[in-house]
Amino acid sequence: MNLQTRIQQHFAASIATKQKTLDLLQEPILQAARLVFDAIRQDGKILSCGNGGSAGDAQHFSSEMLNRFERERRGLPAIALTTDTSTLTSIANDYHYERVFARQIEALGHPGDVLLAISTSGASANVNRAIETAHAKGMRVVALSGKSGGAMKDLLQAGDVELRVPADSTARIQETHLLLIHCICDLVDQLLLADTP
Ligand SMILES: O=C(CO)[C@@H](O)[C@H](O)[C@H](O)[C@H](O)COP(=O)(O)O
Ligand SMILES: [Zn+2]
Repeated sequence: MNLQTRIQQHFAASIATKQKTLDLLQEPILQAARLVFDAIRQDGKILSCGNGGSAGDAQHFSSEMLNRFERERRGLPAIALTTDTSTLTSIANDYHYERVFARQIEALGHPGDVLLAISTSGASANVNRAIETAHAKGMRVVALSGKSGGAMKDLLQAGDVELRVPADSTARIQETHLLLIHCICDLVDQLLLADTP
């Protein structure tokens, strides 16, 4: 096995996935950023969730909102629902793992807030329950997914934005999700700058 060839294949596949995603999703990426920006401008907040690598992405996003992305600005309201192990373990223990995000949204979500729901397969039940609960709370959803879109794609409603990466490899989808998140952060900063008197 030539390990150097494998490295080259990983890079080539990642670059190709990102190019395909750009070709397919430029307009929905802009819509997602506008949804996030509009929520913030109207004093809403962004809740984010996902499992495994996508939990890391949910936290990556919220930290860039709460602290900052690339330019100096005020901190923006965002909460990753993946970080409080006391809350996560008690909900999973007392109810079901499916409810770990949904129950937090029941408590924290308000109309006008946005849920950033991240799943490479669109099949994670706890993320999909979170989407249903967000809708019940009057929130809109930005869904980062991949593969076939899974059950997640059928839960989305008018006013939500689906960013489905056209790939089947979990790793390639995750790499592209991070790029999408950075695009959204940058566009939100640009929109905020343009909105500042
Ligand atoms: O990071 C990886 C694989 O690259 C894993 O931790 C992965 O995120 C986990 O298997 C997740 O449970 C997958 O969930 P999902 O993306 O299908 O919703
Ligand atoms: Zn991973």
